[in-house]
Amino acid sequence: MPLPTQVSVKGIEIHAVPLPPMAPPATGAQGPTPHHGSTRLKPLKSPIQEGKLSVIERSKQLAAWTAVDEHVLPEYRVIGIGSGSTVPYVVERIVSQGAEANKDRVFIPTGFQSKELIVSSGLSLGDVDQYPTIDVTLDGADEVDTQLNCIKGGGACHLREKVLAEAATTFILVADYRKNVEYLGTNFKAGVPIEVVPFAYAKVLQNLHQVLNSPKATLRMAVAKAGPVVSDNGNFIIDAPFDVERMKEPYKIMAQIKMLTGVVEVGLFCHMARAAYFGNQDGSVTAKWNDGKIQEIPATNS
Ligand SMILES: O=C[C@H](O)[C@H](O)[C@H](O)COP(=O)(O)O
Repeated sequence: MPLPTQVSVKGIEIHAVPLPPMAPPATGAQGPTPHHGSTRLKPLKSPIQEGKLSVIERSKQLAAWTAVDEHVLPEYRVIGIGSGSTVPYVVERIVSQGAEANKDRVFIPTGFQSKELIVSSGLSLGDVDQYPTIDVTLDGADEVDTQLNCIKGGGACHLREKVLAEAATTFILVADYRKNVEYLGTNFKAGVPIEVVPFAYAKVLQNLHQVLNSPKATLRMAVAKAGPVVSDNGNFIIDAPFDVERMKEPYKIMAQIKMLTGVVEVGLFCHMARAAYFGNQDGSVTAKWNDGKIQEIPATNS
């Protein structure tokens, strides 16, 4: 079935537009060979330069589009789609690769939001139990440190997100400039999201307070519903802040939390991402790689 050329996802108009080949990316990039085929897209200036998006939204879009251009290669067939407000731009750019590029692909969601996004974009939906090996997963993050460790789960999706990150041959993060930090917890103060089975939440909270020294750990409460946030898996979410010194060793904290009985998954992703793309306020994109290389991709006016 041909893909629609224009759809609306979460209020964002998505257009499939054939465009001329894009200029080669800045040097120093690693990873898969970038896609320079006929479906390669020119960076669109329309929504950004026409002032339709705020600076933050523009930054998210830039990060997402650049990451898709670099990592969603024509030969890829199984693609993981993450959660959050940056991911619609990932899907937007994938759709823009055209119906031919997407006709034999299957897209694996990390939760309800990305499932809806995939379906409403006319893309084929699969699940990780059918496709336990994924070519590339692209996902947002709440914060990313210099080692590409990140906090995820601000939207309570981190359990499925971690499964899809592990299943992926290449795991890529996309975010705006506010998420690009030296140490986790710099700007994202809510704490480490922790998914717990409901009947164990009080004991996990007590252990976080008394054993792991996170006295402000709290059960996440819903906004438009009485009671706690319930994840797509039927579990509760605890947010546990830790001081900056302890956040300098995220793997250690992650392991300690995960050992608490009743914890299903921890929203700290350590040593998982191959690269993280950050859209900047000036229209440039910073790409950080897991070998420590940093690539500055200038803004384009073309
Ligand atoms: O649970 C939610 C996910 O981990 C999101 O990817 C994360 O919260 C970042 O979302 P956003 O791109 O909206 O900041």
